Amino acid sequence: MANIQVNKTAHPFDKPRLEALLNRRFFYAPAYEIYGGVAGLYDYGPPGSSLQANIISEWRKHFIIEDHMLELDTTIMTPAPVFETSGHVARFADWMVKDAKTGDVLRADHLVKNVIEARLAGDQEARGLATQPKSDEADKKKKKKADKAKKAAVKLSDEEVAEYERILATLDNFSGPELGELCRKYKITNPDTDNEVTEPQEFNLMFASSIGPTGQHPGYLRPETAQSHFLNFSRLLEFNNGRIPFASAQIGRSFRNEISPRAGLLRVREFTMAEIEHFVDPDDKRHEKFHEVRDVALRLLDRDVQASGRTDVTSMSIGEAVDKGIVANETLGYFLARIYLFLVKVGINPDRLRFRQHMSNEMAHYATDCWDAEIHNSTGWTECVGCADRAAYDLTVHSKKTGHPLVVREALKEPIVTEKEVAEFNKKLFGKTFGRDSAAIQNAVNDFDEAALLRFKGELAQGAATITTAEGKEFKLTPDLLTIERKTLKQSIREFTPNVIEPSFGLGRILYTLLEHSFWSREQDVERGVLSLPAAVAPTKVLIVPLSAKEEFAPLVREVSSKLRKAGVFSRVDDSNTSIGKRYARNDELGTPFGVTLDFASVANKTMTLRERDTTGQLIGPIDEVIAIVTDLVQGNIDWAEACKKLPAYDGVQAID
Ligand SMILES: Nc1ncnc2c1ncn2[C@@H]1O[C@H](COP(=O)(O)OP(=O)(O)OP(=O)(O)O)[C@@H](O)[C@H]1O
Repeated sequence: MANIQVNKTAHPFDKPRLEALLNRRFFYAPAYEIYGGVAGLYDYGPPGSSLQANIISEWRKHFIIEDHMLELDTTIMTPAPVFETSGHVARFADWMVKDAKTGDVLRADHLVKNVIEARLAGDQEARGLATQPKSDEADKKKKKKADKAKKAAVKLSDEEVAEYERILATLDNFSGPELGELCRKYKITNPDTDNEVTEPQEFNLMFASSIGPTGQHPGYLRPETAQSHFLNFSRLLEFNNGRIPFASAQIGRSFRNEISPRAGLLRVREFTMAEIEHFVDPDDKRHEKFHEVRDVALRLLDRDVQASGRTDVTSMSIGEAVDKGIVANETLGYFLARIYLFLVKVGINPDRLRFRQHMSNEMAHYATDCWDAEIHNSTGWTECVGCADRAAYDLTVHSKKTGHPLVVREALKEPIVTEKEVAEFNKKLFGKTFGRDSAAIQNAVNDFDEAALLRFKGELAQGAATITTAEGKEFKLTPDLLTIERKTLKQSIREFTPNVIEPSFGLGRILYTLLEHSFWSREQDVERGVLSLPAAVAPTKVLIVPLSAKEEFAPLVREVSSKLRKAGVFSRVDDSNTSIGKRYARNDELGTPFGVTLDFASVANKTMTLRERDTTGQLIGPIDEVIAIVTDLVQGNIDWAEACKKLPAYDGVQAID
């Protein structure tokens, strides 16, 4: 029997069991654990590191290679003026409140969300509508939570329920003072102590540091990789032969001093980001490859739906969303579709993926439109990728601050010929007459629009005209100082600041939600979990399992191992002294998609069996043929159903037990 029907939903998702697996198999663990650990810092162990590296490798192929992006690797430590200019020093902050008695710090929006969600759960309980968790050992935690909810069960009025739901749907849109108002109005206290909380205060999330021994050069650990793309814009543009659109990309560490990180990998203080900055003409945000993704259907939650207090998604093709103006332009749409395709490729369940548009207050200070790819998991919907149109904000502010032009100069196909009034100054006389004020006066004349300049020309023709500089000083000008004449001008270069579309990925959030989406237990073996990771990202692709550790197997194991290595397939040998079934089960926990078994028949006939993780189906064939097929499987050239047509089934039930 090659295929066994797989029922991945036989057991409800069991978070404690997944967490135990991830900890036991060292996917990741709290950093500095034997010193007591630090909230929001995690170390990845061998399978976690490989999984992340494989996700990154897929990301590089899917984005950088596919769209010829220019890759960067820039420094983390950043001089303070960069973030002063970008606005992060003033505005990269969250609102926090303190417990009025204990001083415990809580993030204001999270506090409101948790308390309101608990009240709505209590209401469900009081109305007898709450789902009852099963009472077996693994559900203990859930049961405890449900018992707590039962105790706190208070029936709300229909108006209260509607109001609470409206607040939850629009929570990201509340300012700090408005969150404080909510706490007072709805008597929201610290759930751990029942104490009142203080008024929300802003807390800047950047880690401050100083560069060099004098302490005179303040710096910050970057909270995003983006700024270095902007600062290197001129070099990137030159590298790209002066042409846009193009995109730069960078994978690297970022740091945020989160107020109270309590959600595992979902909210940490140090994390790996993958960011793309796509530079585009502000007057033409079409994308030359948009037609390739036009039909990709996305689940969209736009800002109008949220503003009406709802959270229902609309499924629509990205082509339609752009045509209807729901998504602002083709380039933004192209990236939303590409983000979707990437997430699904690495194993995210598309039914638990939606794109939510930011409400106007929620948007970062630099953004003009923003959509988040949110992935559903045991904590609710979590933003895993932000995709923002940052317009020309960053390039403009850095250019203004440094005096370095961050612009594109484009030769016009057809020169633009215009006629206009132009002022020409007698510079020598100007200097003699006005000294240090000369430049300010000339600037004031140059700032005139066409109509004002014509009026000024008229006054001058009368003998003299008065001008006021930006500083408010008045000066009298006479025709010997300047002439104003109508001239024909030919403009053959267009100079402009590009706009930036930025997809920004948090790899830890993707990795964790992927683990949740991949985890399940077999009907017949609840204790052991399976991680159904796609072969492309699984830490190990093929497990080599010799029937016994006997010497006679060694040459064959070496041969298979070396052939797989040559085919570019990462394998591991498990020759431990335990049953083959157990060895497979252990590797199902690590998400290893395929296994090959070498038994006595292999030694005699040069055959081996091939096992697939999810179905546990087994095939048999000559070693070289199996290697070719497993290589195709790992590379995604064929799927298991196709493999089953190429090799005979192997009734391995007795052999593997
Ligand atoms: N503290 C964090 N821990 C893990 N990943 C994070 C964290 N903050 C941001 N990210 C990741 O970086 C991506 C881009 O960052 P962005 O600034 O858009 O996040 P954000 O809107 O500040 O997130 P949040 O509102 O959840 O704090 C996010 O989509 C997320 O995947």
